[in-house]
Amino acid sequence: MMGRAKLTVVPPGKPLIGRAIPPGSKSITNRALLLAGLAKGTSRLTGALKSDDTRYMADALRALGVVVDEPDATSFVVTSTGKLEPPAAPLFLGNAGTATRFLTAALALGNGRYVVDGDEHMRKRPIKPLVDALQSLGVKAEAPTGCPPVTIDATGAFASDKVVIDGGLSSQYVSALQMAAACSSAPFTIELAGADIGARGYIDLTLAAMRAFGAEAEQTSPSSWRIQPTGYRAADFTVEPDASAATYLWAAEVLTGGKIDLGVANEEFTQPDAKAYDIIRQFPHMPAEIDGSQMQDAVPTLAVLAAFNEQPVRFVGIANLRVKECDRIRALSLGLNAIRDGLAREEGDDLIVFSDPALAGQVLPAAIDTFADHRIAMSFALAGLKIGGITILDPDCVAKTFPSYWDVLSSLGVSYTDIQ
Ligand SMILES: O=C(O)C1=C[C@@H](OP(=O)(O)O)[C@@H](O)[C@H](O)C1
Ligand SMILES: C=C(OP(=O)(O)O)C(=O)O
Repeated sequence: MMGRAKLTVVPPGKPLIGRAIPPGSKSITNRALLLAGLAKGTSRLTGALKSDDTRYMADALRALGVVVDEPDATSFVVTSTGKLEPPAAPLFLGNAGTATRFLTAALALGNGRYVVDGDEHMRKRPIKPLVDALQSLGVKAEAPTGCPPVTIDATGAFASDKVVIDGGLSSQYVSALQMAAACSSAPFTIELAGADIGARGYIDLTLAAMRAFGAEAEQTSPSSWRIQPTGYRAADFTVEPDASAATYLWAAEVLTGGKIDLGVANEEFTQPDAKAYDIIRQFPHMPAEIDGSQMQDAVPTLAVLAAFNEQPVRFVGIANLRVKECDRIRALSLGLNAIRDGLAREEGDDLIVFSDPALAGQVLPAAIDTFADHRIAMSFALAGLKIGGITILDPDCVAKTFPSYWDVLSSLGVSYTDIQ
């Protein structure tokens, strides 16, 4: 889809009040879609996200011989033989990290040749640690640049019942191997190579989804898991709302002094980004240092909010934001400094936001380069709730995970000008 080139947010000048339910979780939808595709029979997913990332996953499953029906705007009905057949053409997964990483591991237990590819952004996002791990399992997998495309010549089995994986750059490599492991032929052990992975909460999300589709998985030490070779059972599965999407609404609420009913309480979320709620509620007294490692996708929201905080905030533990949809540390610092020079600084892989509550109410025309990154677009829209002249470039990149974002804000009373 050709998106709009830009839009300028008009500060509403009043509290945002109303009901706005975030769409289904991207992370959970793409796990459930894959697991349903690996299960024999028909699975029904409700409350699911329909967005670019889940469309790429659903279309990939279709290309792999799985029937994926969409009876309504939030459901998928998935019917599979449990096998993912080699597709006629390379799988194109856009910039969907979950779809790309999760399928790469699952297809390693397929039969035949599979090529996993993405757009120009995905082709810069590392996948080497996962490919190395698959090679150590005897799988013929190649990613010459260390990023997609990945070519896999699969023979339906792993040559070993244990893998060591470095999840330092992305926890998705670990989740991907965990989901694939239930389809191997013997109890399988996954061990972390490095001291730790980023957001552990995504691993819990993976294990919960696997169990919902009949898998038996247990954590055997702080850095290892054992997965039984059960395969997956078709299931009916409800996807919870997206916690990362919720962060924009929570932030819009505190920034405008409003009241937004999300239809779900913060403590009901099982996703890691729900941890951001406690910090957002402290606004304008957010802490001087925030460790973003366990809520990485909420960092753009928190960083823009921090610009209006009463004291500067240093974000630590965010190094792997440099290998997300774009280099988010750079994009945040560029965007904040476009609003006012000196508002943010990168220090190594930390980001310091020099807060100034007096920004609110000013007109500071700034064109925010989103680098095609949905979270940069959505988080800088928050600045536009308080500052006049904030123009978001390529605003329709929000389609990656929250296609209705601009409409949702508008339903709460936000308007836009200069839409082109
Ligand atoms: O497992 C998941 O669903 C995700 C894990 C995180 O990525 P990394 O593991 O690459 O940090 C997160 O940023 C991404 O949006 C979703
Ligand atoms: C990092 C993200 O996505 P992914 O890795 O799934 O592409 C995100 O949604 O912020």
